[in-house]
Amino acid sequence: MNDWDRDWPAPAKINLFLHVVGRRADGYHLLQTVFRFLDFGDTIRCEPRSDGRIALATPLPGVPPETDLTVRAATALRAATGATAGVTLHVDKRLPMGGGLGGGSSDAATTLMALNRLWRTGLDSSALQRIGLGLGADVPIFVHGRTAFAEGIGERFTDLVPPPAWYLVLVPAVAVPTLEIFRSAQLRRDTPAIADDDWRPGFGHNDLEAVACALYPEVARHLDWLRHYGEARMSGSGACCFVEFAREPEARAALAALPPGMKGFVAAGLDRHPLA
Ligand SMILES: C[C@@](CO)(OP(=O)(O)O)[C@H](O)COP(=O)(O)OP(=O)(O)OC[C@H]1O[C@@H](n2ccc(N)nc2=O)[C@H](O)[C@@H]1O
Ligand SMILES: Nc1ncnc2c1ncn2[C@@H]1O[C@H](COP(=O)(O)OP(=O)(O)O)[C@@H](O)[C@H]1O
Repeated sequence: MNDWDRDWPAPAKINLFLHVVGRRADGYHLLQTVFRFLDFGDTIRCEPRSDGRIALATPLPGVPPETDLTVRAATALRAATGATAGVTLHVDKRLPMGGGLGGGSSDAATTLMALNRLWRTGLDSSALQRIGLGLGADVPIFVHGRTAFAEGIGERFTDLVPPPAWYLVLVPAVAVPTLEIFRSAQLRRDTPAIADDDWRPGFGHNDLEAVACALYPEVARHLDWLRHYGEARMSGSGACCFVEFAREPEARAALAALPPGMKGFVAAGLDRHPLA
């Protein structure tokens, strides 16, 4: 199949733990986290166009097309390389917005990787990661493409391979703006840093969880329900929460027991991005 005809995967990520260990002079928070990809996500199709425009066939509610992270990624790639080709982007959106699953960031990363191949702009992974960081702190991990312990604002990676696992991910019916959580006066910003090789499965907590639960009681309600099955965590700045299972049938049984009014999905943890 021609690369122009294919669907390009943009998987979700979860943060297996997320500690805020400090703050930079510019206000950005210094984090320690483990990013893991899930075999669940959006897909993107790129359609060539001859008029040199970057267009979006699938605008999202409340997001002006020129601010959509896919359009911004295509625009940034052209600016960095001098490419002049046009494209129409089609995004099949399955990931919730403001969900803490990195949906917009993953769409941006996949757009960068897909167009870098389709336009033959020849940038390497670190150049694409630098462009990605300009679009959002979560974009570089998707370009990096391997499960990793991350530091800085989430752009310095040490690869690791956690044991195989399945996740029940709950999607509360609220969108949590990342900025609202990071600017909260209640946020703890002083968790002691660990060494990159000190992480073990199950280690840590999510420092953003308490703030998100206080502002969005639906997040707390979903976490409480998940705690019947194990150590439940929120991903990123929320709203999505997850619990880990060693095997798929247990995860599916828990999903089947979800009460009316709660939504979720089951996904396997991946060690690599499908495009890596
Ligand atoms: C919290 C995390 C954890 O993986 O994920 P999400 O829940 O958003 O998926 C990320 O750090 C989010 O990354 P991303 O969603 O790309 O955030 P950005 O657009 O870069 O930042 C939104 C705003 O949050 C604040 N911000 C973001 C990242 C960071 N390390 N410190 C911050 O203080 C900044 O004020 C910034 O303006
Ligand atoms: N392609 C996109 N997909 C999702 N959100 C987008 C996209 N482009 C821009 N956005 C904006 O980015 C915000 C955060 O999106 P998203 O990455 O899905 O959240 P989170 O990182 O919390 O999971 C959305 O609320 C939306 O306003």
